[in-house]
Amino acid sequence: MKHLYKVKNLKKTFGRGEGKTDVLKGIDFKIRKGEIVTILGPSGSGKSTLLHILGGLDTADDGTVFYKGRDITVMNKKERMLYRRNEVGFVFQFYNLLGDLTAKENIESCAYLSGDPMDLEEIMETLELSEHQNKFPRQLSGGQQQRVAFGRALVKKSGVLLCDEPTGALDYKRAKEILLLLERINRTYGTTLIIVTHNENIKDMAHHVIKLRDGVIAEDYKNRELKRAKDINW
Ligand SMILES: Nc1ncnc2c1ncn2[C@@H]1O[C@H](COP(=O)(O)OP(=O)(O)OP(=O)(O)O)[C@@H](O)[C@H]1O
Repeated sequence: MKHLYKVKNLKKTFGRGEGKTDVLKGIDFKIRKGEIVTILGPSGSGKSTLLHILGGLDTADDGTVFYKGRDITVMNKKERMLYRRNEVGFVFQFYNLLGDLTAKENIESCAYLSGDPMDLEEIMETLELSEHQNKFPRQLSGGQQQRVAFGRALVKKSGVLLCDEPTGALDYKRAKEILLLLERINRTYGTTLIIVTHNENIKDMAHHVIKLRDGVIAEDYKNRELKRAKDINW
């Protein structure tokens, strides 16, 4: 399977009449398995809308989105729910951790979603959470909380991680830690990463860069040489 996603003529409009906004106006692209992809573009250009459709959180008005050869735009609610549950890991800005569960239990509670989850010890180690595993979210730093959120997304062996502004609310040091973590996840597990961001610098560590402008693709290219996450500065 060369391409994980094949998107064709994707369209999405919000509202009607005078309040109508054509957010995606016919978008085409392909994403290969194992790629780090950044989706860039000005505020309001449709980045999050696109990410939500790729993740089965929202539906398209027109066009097709093939994931591993299956068109997710024709799935019914139940099929979409299974697609989200079995295939996609979400890392959005609000970490959605369960306050009454420890770091480890937060991750464990997502493991049951998969018949073949990742080894919990391994994931705690990869995310450098081993020594914090018995702490509750309120006892963790922002960066540690976000690593738990990554753990929740990863433990079910998602084929793809969708990240909406993963460094958005973080200071430089923490944002850098997240970039290192994203790189490690991609290299260790071969996970495809689709990252919506305002941080243009992240594009240098991505295999594939997609830029949206006014609901169409303004640029779509592959980087010949990748920067390592440690060398991304801003
Ligand atoms: N549920 C909704 N109902 C109506 N309009 C919406 C809805 N979701 C998004 N929009 C509109 O669609 C447009 C694109 O929004 P989207 O969040 O996809 O942009 P974005 O590129 O991610 O922006 P930002 O960088 O500011 O997060 C915006 O004009 C937004 O107001």
